[in-house]
Amino acid sequence: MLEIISGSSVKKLDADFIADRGISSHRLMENAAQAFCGWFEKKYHRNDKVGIFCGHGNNGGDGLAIGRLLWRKGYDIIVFLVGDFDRASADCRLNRELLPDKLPAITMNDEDIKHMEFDLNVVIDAVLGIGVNRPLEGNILHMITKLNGLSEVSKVAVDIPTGLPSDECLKGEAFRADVTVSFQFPKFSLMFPEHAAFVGKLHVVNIGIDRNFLSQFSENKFYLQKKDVVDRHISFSRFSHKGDFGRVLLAGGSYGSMGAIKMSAEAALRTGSGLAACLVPQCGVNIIQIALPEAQVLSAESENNLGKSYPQDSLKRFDAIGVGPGMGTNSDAVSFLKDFFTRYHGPKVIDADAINILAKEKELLNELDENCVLTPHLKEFERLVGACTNHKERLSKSMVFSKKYRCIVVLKGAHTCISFPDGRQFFNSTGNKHMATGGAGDVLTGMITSFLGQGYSVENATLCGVYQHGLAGEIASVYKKRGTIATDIVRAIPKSYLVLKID
Ligand SMILES: NC(=O)C1=CN([C@@H]2O[C@H](COP(=O)(O)OP(=O)(O)OC[C@H]3O[C@@H](n4cnc5c(N)ncnc54)[C@H](O)[C@@H]3O)[C@@H](O)[C@H]2O)[C@@H](O)CC1
Ligand SMILES: Nc1ncnc2c1ncn2[C@@H]1O[C@H](COP(=O)(O)OP(=O)(O)O)[C@@H](O)[C@H]1O
Ligand SMILES: [K+]
Repeated sequence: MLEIISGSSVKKLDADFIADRGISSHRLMENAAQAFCGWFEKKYHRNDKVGIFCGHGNNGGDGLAIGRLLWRKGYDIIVFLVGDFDRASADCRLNRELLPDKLPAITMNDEDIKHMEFDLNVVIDAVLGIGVNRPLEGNILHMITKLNGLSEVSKVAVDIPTGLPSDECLKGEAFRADVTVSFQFPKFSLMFPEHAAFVGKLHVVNIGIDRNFLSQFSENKFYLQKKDVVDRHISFSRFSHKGDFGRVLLAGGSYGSMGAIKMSAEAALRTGSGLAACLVPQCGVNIIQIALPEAQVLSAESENNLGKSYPQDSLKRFDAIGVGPGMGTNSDAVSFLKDFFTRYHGPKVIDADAINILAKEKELLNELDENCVLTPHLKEFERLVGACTNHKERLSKSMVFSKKYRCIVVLKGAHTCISFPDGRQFFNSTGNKHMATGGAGDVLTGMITSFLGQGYSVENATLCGVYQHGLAGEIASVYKKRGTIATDIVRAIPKSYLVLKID
């Protein structure tokens, strides 16, 4: 698993790695530059006019090395030096000396920054990296503001956009990248939604520091990638029958919100459940039977919301239950949830209105079973724990919540964060903005519930569910883009298995 390490530990990590491997720091910088160029060559054409803006630290050193390597490969490169090069780091200095004489390198003073017109197709930002220790000001601020104002230019940040602190929320301005190419692991602050406009798309390149080495610096934060989930899947045999694939129940729905539970159940079936049933109020029975003939339907006695009277004895038939989508929060729904918590202690996913009820009826939190999975989006989470001033605070509160109630918290959004009671946090790498559409969360509930029902451990069900849900969203939106809707994500689940090569 790929560790996410704080910026303050990176210096020590680099130093230890260099000592351990007997290589020079220059070699490591060269590896980083080569890894960047490997990515760059796949994206940009040699006709592009590329400006590389370099500072005087090691990020600038990376930029200078990138300039040299791309120039040698025939790219049209201009290097702009921004910063105090009398104080340049040793590797930055060395890479400046290594610049070929014919490669144009222009030192930028404040007047140049004000007046220079840039004729570029691509801007590479290597002014500051994780060494930033104060808000941008002066020369650098003017340069970054000017670069941010350039239109029709592709903007790429090296390691981290200039100005963005690696582990904190941004104060002031930063480079607004279209793509950030981060070295070895994504820096923590690249996971914060506040920084979306600065990070752009995120790409991580390997610079040769192996995972075992990184794990010595573990801070219990991980970036969840394909290789982390593939082996967590259960294989089924040729003789498997539908019982092996699990029976799951999705409980929720209310008058006007029946689609939510239908989508959860359909997602569970598409994820492979042997049997999916819906528990809905009376008004939902016909709807579900018509909309999803593959699902069984259990009905509560009440007309419009789930209530206290429902087929309670049936609960024990199910290997896992997802509760909450479309359920409503009125008194009937509250009494249903209270009763449900006392009766069902198997694997379960608690989502949407079930979370909203927990937020209103805090004493119910004490009824949460160990290892249940809660899947709040940011607003639902804040209803649960109170307002947060920024994402860093939210992440830390989700860890506290997970430890306190011994449950798994799936804090949804871009880079969904999964917190486990033992202190680990996983940040998802799949998904995109086209998943920000009504019902996408209901699909996730169905998927995690399905994996739980198939016999996955709660850890594996959650990690596989979150990763594959994002993957299905990516597949669904390839052509549909912002026209993607939640049922498209459901329909893309089978293809996500093909991508993962799991049958
Ligand atoms: N393992 C890794 O992750 C590697 C990291 N490398 C690169 O090294 C970078 C870190 O290098 P450094 O530690 O030299 O840090 P930077 O390159 O970010 O620059 C630090 C310098 O900028 C100054 N500075 C900080 N904030 C400033 C501000 N707001 N305005 C003006 N000056 C400011 C500091 O006083 C210091 O002199 C990484 O981001 C990455 O690009 C690579 O070279 C190799 C390996
Ligand atoms: N910008 C984004 N990038 C990646 N995933 C996203 C993004 N926006 C939303 N998602 C995912 O889509 C789902 C939305 O869930 P949620 O907000 O509960 O929707 P709903 O309540 O409508 O079902 C979550 O799993 C979330 O992680
Ligand atoms: K940078």
